[in-house]
Amino acid sequence: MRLADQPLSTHSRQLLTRTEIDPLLADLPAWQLVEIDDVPRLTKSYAFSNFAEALAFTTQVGQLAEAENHHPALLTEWGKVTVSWWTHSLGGVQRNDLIMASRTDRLLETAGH
Ligand SMILES: C[C@H](O)[C@H](O)[C@H]1CNC2=NC(N)=NC(=O)C2=N1
Repeated sequence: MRLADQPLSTHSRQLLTRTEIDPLLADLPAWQLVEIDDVPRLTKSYAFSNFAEALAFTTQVGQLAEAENHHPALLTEWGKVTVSWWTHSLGGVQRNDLIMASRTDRLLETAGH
């Protein structure tokens, strides 16, 4: 089953290692595992035609986050949104972050991108 279709887990919240994450990134095109201030995060930049479209996508991702009470870092620029998922309370990436990354991709598929 695709990551996006899986429910977030409220239990079994454990950090994944790079070795565990790497194969799962096959389902997440252009998502990268990056480390900032010693905290691993999943990051991807999306391209848009202008600022308004970038801002609209930012809001959609924000609504997804509020619905699941799991929140990304969002950087909105002209024609570009950078989304980063990780779990603050654990200090790294768990399966839920991969699911949210996949759902972020799916927002644009349904919009016809
Ligand atoms: C109380 C509430 O569950 C926490 O503050 C949530 C909110 N959203 C969150 N989002 C993310 N990405 N990581 C968290 O640890 C987190 N914690």
